[in-house]
Amino acid sequence: MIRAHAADVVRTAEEAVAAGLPDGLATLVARASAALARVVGQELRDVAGRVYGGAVVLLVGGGTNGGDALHAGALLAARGAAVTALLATPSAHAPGLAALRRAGGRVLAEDAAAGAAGRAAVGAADVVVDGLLGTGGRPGLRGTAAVLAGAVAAGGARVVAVDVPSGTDVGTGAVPAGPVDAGSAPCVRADVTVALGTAKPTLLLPPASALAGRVVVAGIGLRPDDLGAPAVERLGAADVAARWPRPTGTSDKYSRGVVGVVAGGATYTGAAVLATGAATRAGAGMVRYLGPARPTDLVRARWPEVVPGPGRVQAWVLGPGVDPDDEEQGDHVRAALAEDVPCVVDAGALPALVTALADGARGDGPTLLLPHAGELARLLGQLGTPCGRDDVEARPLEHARRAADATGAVVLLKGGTTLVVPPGRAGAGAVPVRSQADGTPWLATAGSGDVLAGVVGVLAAAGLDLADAGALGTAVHGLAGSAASAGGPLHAEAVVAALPEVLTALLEDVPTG
Ligand SMILES: NC(=O)C1=CN([C@@H]2O[C@H](COP(=O)(O)OP(=O)(O)OC[C@H]3O[C@@H](n4cnc5c(N)ncnc54)[C@H](O)[C@@H]3O)[C@@H](O)[C@H]2O)[C@@H](O)CC1
Ligand SMILES: Nc1ncnc2c1ncn2[C@@H]1O[C@H](COP(=O)(O)OP(=O)(O)O)[C@@H](O)[C@H]1O
Ligand SMILES: [K+]
Repeated sequence: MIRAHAADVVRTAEEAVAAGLPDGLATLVARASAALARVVGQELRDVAGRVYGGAVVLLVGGGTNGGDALHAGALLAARGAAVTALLATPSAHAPGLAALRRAGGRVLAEDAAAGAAGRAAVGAADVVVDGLLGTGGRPGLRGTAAVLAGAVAAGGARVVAVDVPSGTDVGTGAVPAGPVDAGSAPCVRADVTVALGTAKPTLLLPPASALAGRVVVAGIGLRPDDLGAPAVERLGAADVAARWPRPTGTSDKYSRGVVGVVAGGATYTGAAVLATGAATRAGAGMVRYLGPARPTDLVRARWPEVVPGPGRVQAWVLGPGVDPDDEEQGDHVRAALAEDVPCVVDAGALPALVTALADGARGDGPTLLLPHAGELARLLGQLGTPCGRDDVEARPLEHARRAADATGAVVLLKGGTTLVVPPGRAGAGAVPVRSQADGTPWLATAGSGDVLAGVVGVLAAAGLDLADAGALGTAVHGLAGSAASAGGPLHAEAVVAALPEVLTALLEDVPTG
């Protein structure tokens, strides 16, 4: 599990710990820079074969983030690395500068750093340490910082970011607009980010999360009680396994959960086969399918265990491959939405959900929406706050939250990184935003979302909170996609086929709760 806390929460937690330390914040900076130096040392060994003689360039802003970089540079210089600090501001963290100079490191003041000497140093670096901005940074690099980030983007060095990739919006994960070239860049792209104390939201939230690289969380002694609930979290395999529902000796198919699926139609028959197949392969107690004769016949031929026709269910999956103009399927969707059971609403059923909410025709159960960026933009338009797909992709959390707040539903926004956003603000007792990135870009293929809907439906029918159902389903869908791909193309049916083995491997060796 990676947990991310907002900058102000982290600052308060740092101050609380520092108040009990003789050297206060300086001790936390020392812990942070020691952890940073360890990671940079590993990267140096990887790139240059050893630390001694390796070329390290520090990009240093005016705050404590730059101080962390300078102190880490001092530790590496003491181990024989050739360390050069490039200052992006007229002044930098004084104790850090003194430590680096004492250890034999070189310091280039802002003018030299921004010119040929700085470019040459970046060009010769094995590893660049980004200490331009941390949690005190405003998004968007300017001036010398932007020039240095541009030189790094044009070069070939391994980049280790201190705490966050500088220039990204720490709280929202937004990435400032601007050209990235040798002359300038609005933010840094890192290969590794060393998060100090806890991760920050920008490391888990798209689009900035793509600039963080591998995230290493380094403990600096912050207390969990001071940090409280995270703003964003990412479940790991063990977290998914621990929460995945398992049958017991007294389970039967009904107690495990019956999933009802309204998917496909006379034209789009594949979605019906994929969604019901995913639900059976992900371990539903039973799957019911509602639809016209043709997809019903195809589903029965492919999955004999699926039960056609109406009946009681513990959760509905509505909308994969459903044409919003299909009257027969529209009737099934509306009737299902009116029931007091959890509904997982995808694709063609999203407009019907908005209508049902406006008409007071949604039953009492909780609702989970599964839009991709284009569908979320259309949904927000229907809810009276129109926007484009580009707006959703630039600020996905903001838009998913807007839809969650307007509908009262949990919103699962699909993409390379999928966000699961519950309605209401984060706070005591609130479920954090979840961010999962377990899949492969090969999952961007037709029918892949139909498989996700089936998997999530199983968890909803088993009685999981829908925010958990969304995150767990996304994680397993991603893992099954990776297994089906093995680095090459996949088709949606192969993701269905991979589900049982992926789940078996995941659930192995994890004690039942
Ligand atoms: N406070 C603590 O106890 C600890 C802090 N740590 C480090 O300290 C960082 C936070 O340090 P600071 O609060 O000094 O913040 P930063 O290091 O992010 O720097 C903020 C400074 O940069 C300026 N600035 C902000 N946005 C800018 C922009 N877009 N362009 C140019 N200048 C800009 C601000 O005016 C301010 O002077 C953390 O990210 C972490 O790296 C760690 O050492 C752990 C302990
Ligand atoms: N670049 C990507 N990397 C990883 N997963 C992706 C990527 N793009 C899309 N996906 C995943 O693939 C699925 C696509 O779903 P969707 O867009 O609904 O497709 P369809 O409607 O064709 O089934 C989602 O689960 C999404 O998260
Ligand atoms: K940084």
